[in-house]
Amino acid sequence: MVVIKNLVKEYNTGHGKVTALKGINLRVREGEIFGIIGPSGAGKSTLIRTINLLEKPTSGEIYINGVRLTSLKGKTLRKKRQKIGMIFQHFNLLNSRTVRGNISFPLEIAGVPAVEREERVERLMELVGLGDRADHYPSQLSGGQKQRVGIARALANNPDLLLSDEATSSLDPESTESILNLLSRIREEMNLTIILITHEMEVIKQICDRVAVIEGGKIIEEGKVIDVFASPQAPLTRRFIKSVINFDLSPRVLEHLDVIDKKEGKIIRLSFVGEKTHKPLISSLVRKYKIDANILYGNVDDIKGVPFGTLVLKLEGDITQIDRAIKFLRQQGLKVEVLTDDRPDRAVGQVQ
Ligand SMILES: Nc1ncnc2c1ncn2[C@@H]1O[C@H](COP(=O)(O)OP(=O)(O)OP(=O)(O)O)[C@@H](O)[C@H]1O
Repeated sequence: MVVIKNLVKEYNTGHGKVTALKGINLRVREGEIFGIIGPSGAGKSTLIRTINLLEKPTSGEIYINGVRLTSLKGKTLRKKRQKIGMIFQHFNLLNSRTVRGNISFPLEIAGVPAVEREERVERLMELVGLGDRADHYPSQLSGGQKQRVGIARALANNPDLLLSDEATSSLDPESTESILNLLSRIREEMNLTIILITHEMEVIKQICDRVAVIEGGKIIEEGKVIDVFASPQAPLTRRFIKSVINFDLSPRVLEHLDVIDKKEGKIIRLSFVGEKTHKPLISSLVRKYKIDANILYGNVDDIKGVPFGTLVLKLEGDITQIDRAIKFLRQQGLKVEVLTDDRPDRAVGQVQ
């Protein structure tokens, strides 16, 4: 649906040139919610603003439904851009207009006749749950309600694509949750494609299908959200995931690590995704290899309905049997990290 090829964006500042995007390549599929996460200054805003050409790329191409946006000009470009909605962190509402007036605004610009306009505005207010706030001004609304107006306004011209620029960053956790639920619902109901940027992994975890991690103007990691959570590759990705899933070893586990005799046992961390969480793997491990397995830590999380778990086990017995047991677990598709092997960073070590 959206294809970004070798996108480069340079800004000329008083202090020289800043390259905000250094050759971005991305493909976003129709109907998916695609998240782009990165730290401050990584290039997220620049990237999302170049997708609808609010920011002109220095080089590279952007295709939307096969149309090369970067080669369009004037009226054709304006028409195409009407099919791309955008929502913002600070809502960008017109304070002198009511809820109804704000939502109506893009329809007025597009030249939609008054009767059709009014009908569409009513429908949009219902869709975002603001039917009873039609005549309120932005100053009379909460942050979450303001963002609902922003969403309704962005949907006014029936876009195929919705761009979200940190849309929940100024909201409290409760409003964030309700806005994310609303975005999920309108994606289903309107078959929208959504690209969102955020610096919060929780947002990615809650609603995105796929995620790209951006750092220093480059995409450093990309994949299905569940895969990236289960097996993050880049240190930055692991740091982001740590903010929602605790990878640190508890003091109890660290104590065991300090005292275990490596000739008689190993401590391992298992990560498992999906239906593997239901299999009685540990008991079959104990029976099959005649070793002891002591659970030191366990946690099961949920990523968009898919269970995702971590288990720290102390395996004791014949060391050859323990190695065979670890091989068996890996053959079952589990990610196994041997914590008793000498590693520079055990706390956030990469899962093998
Ligand atoms: N209009 C501009 N003029 C000059 N430099 C800019 C401009 N906009 C962004 N930059 C620079 O480009 C780089 C990327 O900025 P951008 O705002 O895209 O990052 P970001 O990931 O969205 O950060 P944040 O989360 O803090 O908003 C930064 O070094 C920034 O200083």
